Amino acid sequence: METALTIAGSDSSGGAGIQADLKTFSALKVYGMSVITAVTAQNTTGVRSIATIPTNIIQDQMEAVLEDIPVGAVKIGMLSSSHVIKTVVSTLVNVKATNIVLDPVMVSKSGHHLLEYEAVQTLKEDLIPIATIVTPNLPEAEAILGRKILCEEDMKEACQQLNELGPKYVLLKGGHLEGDPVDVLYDGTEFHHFYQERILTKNTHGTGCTLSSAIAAHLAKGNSVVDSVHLAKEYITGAIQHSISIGQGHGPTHHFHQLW
Ligand SMILES: Nc1ncnc2c1ncn2[C@@H]1O[C@H](COP(=O)(O)OP(=O)(O)O)[C@@H](O)[C@H]1O
Ligand SMILES: Cc1ncc(COP(=O)(O)O)c(N)n1
Repeated sequence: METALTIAGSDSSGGAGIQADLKTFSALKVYGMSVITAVTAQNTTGVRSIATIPTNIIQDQMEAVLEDIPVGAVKIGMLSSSHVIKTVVSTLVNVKATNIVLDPVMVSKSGHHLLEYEAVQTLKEDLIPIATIVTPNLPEAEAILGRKILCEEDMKEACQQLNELGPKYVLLKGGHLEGDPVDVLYDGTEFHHFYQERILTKNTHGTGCTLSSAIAAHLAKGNSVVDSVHLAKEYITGAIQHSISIGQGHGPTHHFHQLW
């Protein structure tokens, strides 16, 4: 059985974070496991409060899983602080984890900060270099690089600058630009562009979480990074197309893959 581990925050409304990741793993028939880094009280309209889990408990959760069960891929989402990032990095390096998909979560769709501002430097120096693939959206890439990204040409340059930080692949997501979204994948030499007609919906809560965990699930099944991104794009597109209109704000993506 293929396995994947998510290291991320809990979203009480089930649309993003750990809950989106586990639903994605299940829909793609991969056995899912989780390390919870923070508990958020949130719904489709916003985040009310956040409790970060103590780092010794985060480390214990990681070691409990990694010392016992072979992990095919690791997806990393919300990490809250510099201390949490350092704990996660040292534990992953100790066990020589591979297939690391890093979604550098910073701000929720509803505008709430999920990562301390000062932690961006630690993310850049310690975590991005060990990632197999890092999947920032445009505001996250702008925060990491300290520059504006306004068009597809800027996206290609940003991919090159992010690649210099050390990850094997960069997938820069273009959902936040106007018009049809384009995502750009860069492996240090070649670019792949993923064009997709914009689906007209406000239900985009958890799209980044869903995409990164779908990439992890496909890596766990033994696919190459490029194939995993292709397959994950198919999955997220279906999940947005069939997204669920619940709640007053941004509704969640749909994970009952076999029902689409
Ligand atoms: N309205 C949409 N229609 C089709 N694809 C979308 C839409 N919004 C986002 N996507 C895709 O969903 C993924 C995550 O999107 P994005 O909004 O850029 O990141 P995040 O959720 O991290 O903010 C990307 O592959 C993006 O192209
Ligand atoms: C626990 C947690 N992790 C990640 C996100 C980002 O998802 P989104 O950008 O769709 O708000 C979130 N809202 N909550």
